[in-house]
Amino acid sequence: MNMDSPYENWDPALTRLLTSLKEVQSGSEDVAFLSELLQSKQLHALVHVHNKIVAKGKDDKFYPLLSNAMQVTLEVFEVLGDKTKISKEYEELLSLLQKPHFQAILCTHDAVAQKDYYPHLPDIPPDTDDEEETVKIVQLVKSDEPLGGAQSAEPIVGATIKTDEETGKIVIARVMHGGAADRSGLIHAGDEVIEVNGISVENKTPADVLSILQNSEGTITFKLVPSFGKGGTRESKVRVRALFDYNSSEDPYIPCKEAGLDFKKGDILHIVSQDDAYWWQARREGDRVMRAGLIPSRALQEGRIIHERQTDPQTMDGKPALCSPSASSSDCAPKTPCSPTPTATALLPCKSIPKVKKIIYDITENDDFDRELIPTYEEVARLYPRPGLVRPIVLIGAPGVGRNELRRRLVATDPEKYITPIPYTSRPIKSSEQNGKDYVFVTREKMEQDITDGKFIEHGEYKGNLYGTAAESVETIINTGRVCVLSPHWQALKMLRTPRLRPYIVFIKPPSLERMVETRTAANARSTFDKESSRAFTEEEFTDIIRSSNRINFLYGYMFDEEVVNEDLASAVSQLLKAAWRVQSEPLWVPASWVQ
Ligand SMILES: Nc1ncnc2c1ncn2[C@@H]1O[C@H](COP(=O)(O)OP(=O)(O)OP(=O)(O)O)[C@@H](O)[C@H]1O
Repeated sequence: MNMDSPYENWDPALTRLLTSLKEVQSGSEDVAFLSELLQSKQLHALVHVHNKIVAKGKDDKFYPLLSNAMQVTLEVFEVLGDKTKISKEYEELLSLLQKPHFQAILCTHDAVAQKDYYPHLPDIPPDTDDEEETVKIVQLVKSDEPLGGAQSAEPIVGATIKTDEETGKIVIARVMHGGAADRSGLIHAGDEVIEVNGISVENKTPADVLSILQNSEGTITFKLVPSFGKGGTRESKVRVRALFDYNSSEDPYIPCKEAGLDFKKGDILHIVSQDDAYWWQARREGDRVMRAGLIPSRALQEGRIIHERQTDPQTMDGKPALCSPSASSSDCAPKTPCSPTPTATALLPCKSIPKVKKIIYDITENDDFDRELIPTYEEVARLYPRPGLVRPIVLIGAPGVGRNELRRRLVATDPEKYITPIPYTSRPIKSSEQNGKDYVFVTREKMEQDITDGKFIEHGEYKGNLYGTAAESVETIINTGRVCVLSPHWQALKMLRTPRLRPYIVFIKPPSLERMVETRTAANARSTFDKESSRAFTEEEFTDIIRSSNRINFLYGYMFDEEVVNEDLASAVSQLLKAAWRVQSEPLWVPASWVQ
């Protein structure tokens, strides 16, 4: 190329394209546009970066070590949260990490690591020449992970195999996202395995193939017949909050136990693939492991819960109705799996295993039971803190557990910042009172009408007078940029948990009965069960607090952002202050609809 060329140091491929475009000389607008684009500095810079990545990535070492840098940042936040008072360096790091630009870089890194950039292209129809079969040879380095008697290829190369029901051939059942097979981008679900390390797998069982894999050292060479149209490795972006506990080792239906991902209620899961109707692939948000694991899909889990409710309506704690174990239910096993389907009827032939836990509530308290809710997964997204976004802090708990005491103490730490709305009442004003100070006084008719119109987030009646908190009072506080602190009755939760208010809900839990008696007696606590006289709690009332606390947690636990045990008042308040700090400074998971 001529040294005087304006394209000096430009990408040769782009330069060639530009030169040939000049030869077209059509004068059309499209060609002019394309020519301008090809000469743009930005495009050339991008191509330059791309070439560098490709050059570096040739040795297969250029892949991300983790795909959750943002999560790591949050962990750093947590560690630093306690230490900002100690050193200026900590404070500086914290402010750096909180910068939106820095967080944007980390988010971009994670998106790239999760391959969240592939365009969706239509499947290319196979060139159907029956005589000719395309074969691909793929070499993977065997992972160092212990095999531990595993019955699957998953711990070795990040894929599972099975015998195809129709053809009887060994096929790749599933490629686990982030595993060695997925990172290679060369092995896909449905690919037919012909040879492993030069050994033909014809007439072999998956177990035979696994033993070949287990006995091989170093690299493993697969000869595969590719399946067409199944090569997409794009990860989904969906994050969900798990509303139930899952233990794959107790699940006889999981197609491959070694590939299962265990989680606890409340864990945030990144659903990387929903390709299979019954078994999704997911990673636990915050885990540094790139390889995804199998979890029951929403449909499968709903089917299990419905089936469980039908067979035992009193057990409604969302525990999976697991069926009797079957050795055939495996990706790795040659027989047909006992496929659970999302419909309850299809699950009927299966026998329920004994339940680990059964919670039966007083029938009289079941009146408000949320029967429609099938607790599987709740789609969530991160809500990033920004100026003007102030989330109310809601203290929820059993009556008598200490919500109001904690609210008062939290507000007292900084009355300029934390505000409780002034309640409304229909009772007559006393001469010593000022309207709008302790209460907003309104007529009973007006208050009844407003309650009917849904203008109150909570209300109740005491001695023939109505009391309540108006939604408008909460919104006014939010609009002034201060933190609204509420301690409503737990039945107000559903009205409060809206995209408009976006509350941060803290569940106030009682300590053990023994510790509750000790702490309350020492503090001369007054029973809230007796409005007529001031007296101590009875032992029965303490038991009642624990019982109703379990029930509230059981019914609404999925809505709680955090739990605080109200044992020692000072440490409970300090936990609340930390929570308040997190709410104003950290991106937190909220229902996805709150972010759109
Ligand atoms: N951790 C604690 N240690 C000792 N006493 C406590 C503690 N928490 C609350 N108390 C006392 O227990 C009593 C009841 O607390 P509080 O009024 O806050 O309960 P509540 O949850 O608001 O109940 P209700 O909704 O029925 O009014 C009060 O006398 C309070 O000072």
